[in-house]
Amino acid sequence: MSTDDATDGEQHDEEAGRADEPLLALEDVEVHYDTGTGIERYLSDKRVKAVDGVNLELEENDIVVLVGESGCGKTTLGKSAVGLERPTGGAVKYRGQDIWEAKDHPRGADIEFREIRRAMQIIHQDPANALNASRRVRAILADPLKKYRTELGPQEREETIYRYLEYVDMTPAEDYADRYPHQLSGGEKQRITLGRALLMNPDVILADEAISALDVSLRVEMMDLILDLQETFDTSYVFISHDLANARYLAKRAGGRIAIMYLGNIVEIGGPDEVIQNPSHPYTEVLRWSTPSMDPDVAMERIKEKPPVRRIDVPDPQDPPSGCAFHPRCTKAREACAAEDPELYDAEETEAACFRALDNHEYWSSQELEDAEGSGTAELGVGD
Ligand SMILES: Nc1ncnc2c1ncn2[C@@H]1O[C@H](COP(=O)(O)OP(=O)(O)OP(=O)(O)O)[C@@H](O)[C@H]1O
Repeated sequence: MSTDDATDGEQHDEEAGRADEPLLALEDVEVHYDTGTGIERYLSDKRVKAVDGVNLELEENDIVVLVGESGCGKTTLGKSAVGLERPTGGAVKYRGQDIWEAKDHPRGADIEFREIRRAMQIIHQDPANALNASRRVRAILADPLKKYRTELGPQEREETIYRYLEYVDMTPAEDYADRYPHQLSGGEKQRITLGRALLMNPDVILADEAISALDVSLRVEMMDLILDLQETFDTSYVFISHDLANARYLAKRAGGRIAIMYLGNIVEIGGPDEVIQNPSHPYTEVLRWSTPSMDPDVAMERIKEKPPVRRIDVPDPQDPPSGCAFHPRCTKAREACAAEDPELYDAEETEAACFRALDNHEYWSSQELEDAEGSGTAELGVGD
């Protein structure tokens, strides 16, 4: 990081104050969507519980990778975490400041909403949609500087743009600055969106499937670039990935955590080796089982095996099961699982929302659930 860029970071941290508070805290966050239209909304209490009571903290220079099947609420949770989606319940706090309180009651806020917006950025899956096709890279990158770095004159702005293009390995920077998005490859476009996010000197970046659209051969390169720059800029990341192998790579290199989501909740969280090698939640085992193996012998064995689920189908998010939402699919479910919703408990090496993590729980004395029909080869929607 250049001295200028480093100084900016320090200034923002000082402005934000509150050293004793976590950088980001999600407290019992819920995002429930009303479904139906018109009068139906009032007559029906059906709602999609996209996120349903999530607690999560993010420290400075931290990484959490959210993993789970399609529709489990990863994007909704990620957007809530960076202030792009207003929760219908609970709170999201940036350095102790409730984000939505700062928006609704600016006078009482310790940190302005505008400052919070700057501090939280997003990189989308599809960089082509995120970049204005009719503007050159130079103009695209000048926008955030004009908005948030008003002290910079045209010359300094140009130098800053070149410097950030170099950070994201786009050299010669002058050449790339003159291009339009259609003159860039997919990987180059994603580098521009990363550079643009970093220009805001953010504390947190939400990277929503930011590498999924890239060629497999470019994914590791992009992950490495993001992780190198994470060290340079001390940025925290919430990554969203449907791919457990990528999640492991990201979390392991950065010393971060993997959070496994299922139907609106985090069901297991911990270090990458712990979550993947010694999971305590039966759903994490399912994800691990469904991740394709590079080892042909393991792959052949998997084909012969039955998936470790009792049912293949994911329940309707408008009508989630009682108790533990995973219990109808869980091979270890007992009656206690249908009656009560587990919290995250300290498990062997992770935190897991499963009664089996507790030595003294009525789970152990309750009846096993009868086997459900429908076991077979599951299409679980994770992995490539
Ligand atoms: N604006 C909305 N209105 C109603 N339902 C929504 C809305 N946005 C998301 N949902 C629903 O909320 C649930 C969670 O969606 P979300 O996009 O967060 O999941 P996801 O895990 O990111 O999925 P994917 O991996 O497919 O992107 C899904 O059932 C989805 O259909």
